[in-house]
Amino acid sequence: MKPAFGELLVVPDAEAFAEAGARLLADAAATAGARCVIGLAGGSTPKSIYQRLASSPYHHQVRWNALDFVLGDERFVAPDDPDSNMRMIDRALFDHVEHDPARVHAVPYGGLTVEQAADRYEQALQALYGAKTLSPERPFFDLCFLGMGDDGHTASLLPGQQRLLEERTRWVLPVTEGRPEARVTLTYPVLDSARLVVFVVAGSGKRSMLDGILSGAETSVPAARIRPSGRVLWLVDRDAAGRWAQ
Ligand SMILES: O=C1O[C@H](COP(=O)(O)O)[C@@H](O)[C@H](O)[C@H]1O
Repeated sequence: MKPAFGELLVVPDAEAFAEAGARLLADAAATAGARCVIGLAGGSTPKSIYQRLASSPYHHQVRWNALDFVLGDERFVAPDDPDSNMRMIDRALFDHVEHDPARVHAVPYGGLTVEQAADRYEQALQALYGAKTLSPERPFFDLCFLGMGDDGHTASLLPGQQRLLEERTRWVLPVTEGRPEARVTLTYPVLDSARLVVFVVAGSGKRSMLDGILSGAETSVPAARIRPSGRVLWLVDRDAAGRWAQ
């Protein structure tokens, strides 16, 4: 079966999932030019990939200092809050590899409103890109990992939030409805500016939504609306894949 969009890679178990994700990052880093920007997903699914990257051979094989890392979304909570996406990524990966902290672009927090944090983060990403307008010939991301919630959200683009889903100018927006805590998310224009988007999807709880998106029956949820200038790859474990594992 062929997915409605993108390519599908189904892996048999958790170990193969982590290895495949780590390999994709290592390959993107090895083949990129002087500048390489990696988008990082939060939540729980990519944690095993980050942990794999922090171990042999990736922890010394990847030129961590030469890469820029951009968080796709963040819960607007203190950096040491268990819900912080950056905290999860630090503990799984950056606490264990030699990297340049200035190249890990996290959503600012202290002393800011969520609107100010989104503005500052957007300015930081535009400075990294070197322009305020994205050019189709020069994608922002070399590789962008995205998660998918069982409701079809991706990053913090939430179902039914038209203001977020229809944004075409801003790169970053505050999210003040739909979740108990405020959030900051990248928008479609910047998420779609990618050579490769890798959706990481695992577990039987995601099966029904994933099936809807891959079959083309589900077109309106946020994850189904990602259309990067480059490729989309669905990295999926057998539990999430269901009938797509055949
Ligand atoms: O809230 C979020 O959810 C999605 C999916 O998370 P998961 O725990 O189901 O993998 C995640 O991609 C996003 O970064 C996060 O803020």
